[in-house]
Amino acid sequence: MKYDVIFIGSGHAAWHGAQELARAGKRVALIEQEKVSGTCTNFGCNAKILLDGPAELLHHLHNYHGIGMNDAVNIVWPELMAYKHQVIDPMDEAMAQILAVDDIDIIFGHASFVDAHTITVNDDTYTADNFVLAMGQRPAKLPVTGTELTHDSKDFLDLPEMPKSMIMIGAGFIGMEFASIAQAAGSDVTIVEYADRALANFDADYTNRVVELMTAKGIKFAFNNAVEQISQDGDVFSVKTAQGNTFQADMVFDTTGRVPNTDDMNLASIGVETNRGGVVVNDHMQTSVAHIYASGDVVAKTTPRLTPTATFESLYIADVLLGQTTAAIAYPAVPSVTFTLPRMAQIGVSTAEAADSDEYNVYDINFAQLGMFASHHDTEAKVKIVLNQQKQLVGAALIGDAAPELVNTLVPIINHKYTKADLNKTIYAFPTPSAMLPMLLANFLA
Ligand SMILES: Cc1cc2nc3c(=O)[nH]c(=O)nc-3n(C[C@H](O)[C@H](O)[C@H](O)COP(=O)(O)OP(=O)(O)OC[C@H]3O[C@@H](n4cnc5c(N)ncnc54)[C@H](O)[C@@H]3O)c2cc1C
Ligand SMILES: NC(=O)c1ccc[n+]([C@@H]2O[C@H](COP(=O)([O-])OP(=O)(O)OC[C@H]3O[C@@H](n4cnc5c(N)ncnc54)[C@H](O)[C@@H]3O)[C@@H](O)[C@H]2O)c1
Repeated sequence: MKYDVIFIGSGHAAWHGAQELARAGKRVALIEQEKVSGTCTNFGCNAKILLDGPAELLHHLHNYHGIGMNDAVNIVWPELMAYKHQVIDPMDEAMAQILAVDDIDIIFGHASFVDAHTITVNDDTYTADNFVLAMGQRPAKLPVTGTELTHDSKDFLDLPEMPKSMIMIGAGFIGMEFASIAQAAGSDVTIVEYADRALANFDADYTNRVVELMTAKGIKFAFNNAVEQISQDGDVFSVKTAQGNTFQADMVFDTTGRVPNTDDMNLASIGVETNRGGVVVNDHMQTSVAHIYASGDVVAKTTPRLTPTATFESLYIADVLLGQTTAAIAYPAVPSVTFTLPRMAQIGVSTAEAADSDEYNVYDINFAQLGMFASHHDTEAKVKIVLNQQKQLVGAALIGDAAPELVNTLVPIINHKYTKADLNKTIYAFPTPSAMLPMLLANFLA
């Protein structure tokens, strides 16, 4: 079978671009070895945020503890898991139906290259003028004794019962977010991390505050501990670290990162360059073989590996293949959120980058103090803004329950270089956190 474009993978790095190409008349196929629409839909963002819902509600109730409410409800995990299956399990088929509307073929199986224009899937051969490598990543497995005893993020998002205790190895996105959910659902959680802090890419003050608040809820942190062995004795699992510490729990999760899916595809033999970070691309998302592009998490890149960046790259590649652009890919400011309780968000130039440069100034906005009435007594809400010498907003770090929505309100302000006059001409619904932030921000802009 011959196609104009074949995407390997069917996640966000693939299907958005596939739709654009198919709607422009191209013959398009997606190859998928697991579930249609990939990690975010089936084993990542969507399932995670659904399971986080009741934990977030409990957290909001806690904001009113002692000033009008008590925490009187509990999470019933098996019911919540049944609800997750009800909502998430049909999503891959629903996505397949949406893709069928544009006559996009979905071929199930593992794709591997025969030559630079041909792949095999289940012994069938397919050719295309262009390919897009969109294979994503899979959970990392620590190279230590007993690694087979650990579970991964997929297992967590499918837990039929919440274990009484668990260990997260790694205080990154997944370890921190899942710890927040598990603690709210009644599990005794320990996080073992080899660095001296959590979430290295987020503002250090805000991350430390999140760690303090998680600790106050009962989550235990062991920083500066590199895991070197996992063992089992009956129902008890032990995690030993190079520093001589041992931690015990009913279940251990390896949340030490993700690795690109570039194996068993003959990429090297057709000349596609890869490294530990994934598939190497130029500034047009082209691999070392000009007609083969790469998109999303599988790309070796410094841009955050997130659903919206995968979507952006997929749409950009479609534009290139349709001849609608010859320009290099240019990312707008990328917002990123960690769904801990409380939340944190980050966009554009970070506070750490700003501290190292004369080009930027950082200002604190004590959002809680001024916006408490609008933000459900969120005493933790704070924002640090990064301005350039022209007093334009170029970045921000946020902490607080409204951080995920608030960071989105900053997207147009950064991308379109809004001035104070632009904000003054804008009307927002009030009283809301998203009206308070631009109102406070206007004081700092040119
Ligand atoms: C637990 C978790 C929570 C997350 N939460 C968030 C969040 O809140 N916000 C956010 O923005 N991002 C989040 N992410 C990250 C987000 O899921 C990814 O950035 C996004 O899914 C990347 O999309 P992709 O299309 O590049 O890869 P994927 O969605 O991983 O899709 C790749 C697909 O390719 C298939 N594949 C691989 N190799 C082959 C092959 N040889 N042949 C055929 N098929 C193949 C795989 O089966 C997979 O379905 C989360 C990730 C995880 C794991
Ligand atoms: N909210 C979101 O946007 C979101 C949520 C979940 C996942 N994701 C995506 O998934 C990716 C993977 O997330 P992740 O949390 O698995 O990885 P991560 O890279 O964010 O964090 C891994 C952590 O494990 C630690 N670690 C590594 N080896 C260790 C060892 N031997 N002992 C102890 N600690 C060790 C690292 O220092 C790091 O802090 C993210 O980078 C992101 O792209 C995004």
